[in-house]
Amino acid sequence: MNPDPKTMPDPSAMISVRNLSKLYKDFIALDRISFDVQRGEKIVVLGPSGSGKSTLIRCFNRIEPHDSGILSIDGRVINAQTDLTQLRATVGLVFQNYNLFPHLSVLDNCTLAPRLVKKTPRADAEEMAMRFLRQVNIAEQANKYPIQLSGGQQQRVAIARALCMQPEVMLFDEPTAALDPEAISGVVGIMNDLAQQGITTLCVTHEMGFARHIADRIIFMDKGRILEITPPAEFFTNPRTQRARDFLDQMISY
Ligand SMILES: Nc1ncnc2c1ncn2[C@@H]1O[C@H](COP(=O)(O)OP(=O)(O)OP(=O)(O)O)[C@@H](O)[C@H]1O
Repeated sequence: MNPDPKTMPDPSAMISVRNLSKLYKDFIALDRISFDVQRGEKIVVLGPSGSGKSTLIRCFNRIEPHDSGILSIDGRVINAQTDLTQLRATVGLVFQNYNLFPHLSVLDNCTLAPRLVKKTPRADAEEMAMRFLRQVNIAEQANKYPIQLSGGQQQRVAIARALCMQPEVMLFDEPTAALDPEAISGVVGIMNDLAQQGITTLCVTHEMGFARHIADRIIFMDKGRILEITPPAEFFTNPRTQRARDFLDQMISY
């Protein structure tokens, strides 16, 4: 008998989620979420404030451990036994508040994890870091400390730092929140490059233009559940649910 695709993860998908639930005490933040993402896909997660978007992507590298259901990345099930160092080398997360180490320079922020986790020699780690810092257009700040940078500059360093671990999956929580339009188009370019390299991206955003631009598919969430998974052309012109229509109306009038 074949395994039930409603309960068993798809081993051929880069990300496969089945009935994933997360509780904060008795509050259900994620309620039996299921979806698959193919290698190199760019998924944007949209939804009202408090709908569970950040919680969902935080489950992927176990910053938030899920309570039930199955989450698998590249065919490997993620659970309490998973080696977190290994997992976080595979799954990069760019936080909304950057989370840079304040006592380290930009360059050292980028080289620390490759040197410690992957044992990359310092010179090789620095060469790679400079390459990614150039890609996000911040290489000239390599010797500065985070406090000396603007929010948008720190955001770009956080992206370069995550790329230095050469992850297979990149998670972004509001990557454009602190960026001007020029820098946003830089992030769009980075995400397109990542997709071409086969890196899978999940991105939470409130920026509708950005979402429309980069998403291969939109996941729309409300109250911890997925209401729609659709290509952006369809989601933005003809959403399937009234909740998504109301959400888009609000975003447009705002
Ligand atoms: N550590 C926590 N403890 C208790 N409740 C939490 C915790 N983190 C999140 N929540 C609750 O879980 C729900 C989902 O939060 P989450 O941050 O995932 O939402 P979100 O969709 O990302 O919201 P926003 O768009 O405002 O960032 C919210 O109601 C939030 O208050």
